[in-house]
Amino acid sequence: MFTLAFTRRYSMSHRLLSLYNGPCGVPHGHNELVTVRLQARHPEPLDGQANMVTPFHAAKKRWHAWIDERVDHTLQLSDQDPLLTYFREQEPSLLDRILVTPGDPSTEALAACFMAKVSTFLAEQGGDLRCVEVTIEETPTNTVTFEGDPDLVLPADRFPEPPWWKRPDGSINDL
Ligand SMILES: Nc1nc2c(c(=O)[nH]1)N=C([C@H](O)[C@H](O)COP(=O)(O)OP(=O)(O)OP(=O)(O)O)CN2
Repeated sequence: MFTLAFTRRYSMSHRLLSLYNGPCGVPHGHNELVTVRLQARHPEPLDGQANMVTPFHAAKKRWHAWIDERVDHTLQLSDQDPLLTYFREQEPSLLDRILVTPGDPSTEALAACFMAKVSTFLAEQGGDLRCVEVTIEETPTNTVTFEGDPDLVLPADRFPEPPWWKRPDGSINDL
């Protein structure tokens, strides 16, 4: 079984309300790396010609476009963060650049949302590939890996169905 792994870098900022009295309670930024690991849904032997699961470009193009165009340089907030009220009332033009997670935008929540999102893209591309693991390096010393079903770990009851992470589009929130 082959695994194709693709890594992309993006800048982001967030704050964690659960750590309000510490340094993570104020908005701060990271340059993060996300790696998705993809496998063929129906693995086959190499064909003796191209010898590829699928060309790299075809496998990663849509995902990397979303990371580059929609995730890079976002502010990431909990759906319960009062800063959302500020942006709604004072700077609505920036709402499109705010990625909203159900609860704090921890690296765990982001990894599960990313797993769901990349899976929607792969399904739309025909479903020949599936994502088996998402890894986010938040800092050089902190990394989170997610594998499995994001539905089982993401509390989506405060979001419309389907929430942004389950739609194969550019969305990063449901504001
Ligand atoms: N389980 C989690 N814990 C924490 C998360 C998280 O996403 N999941 N995030 C943070 C903050 O974002 C913080 O900015 C990063 O963590 P921290 O350990 O403070 O990072 P450092 O670079 O300071 O790490 P050191 O190697 O200890 O210097 C906090 N917790």
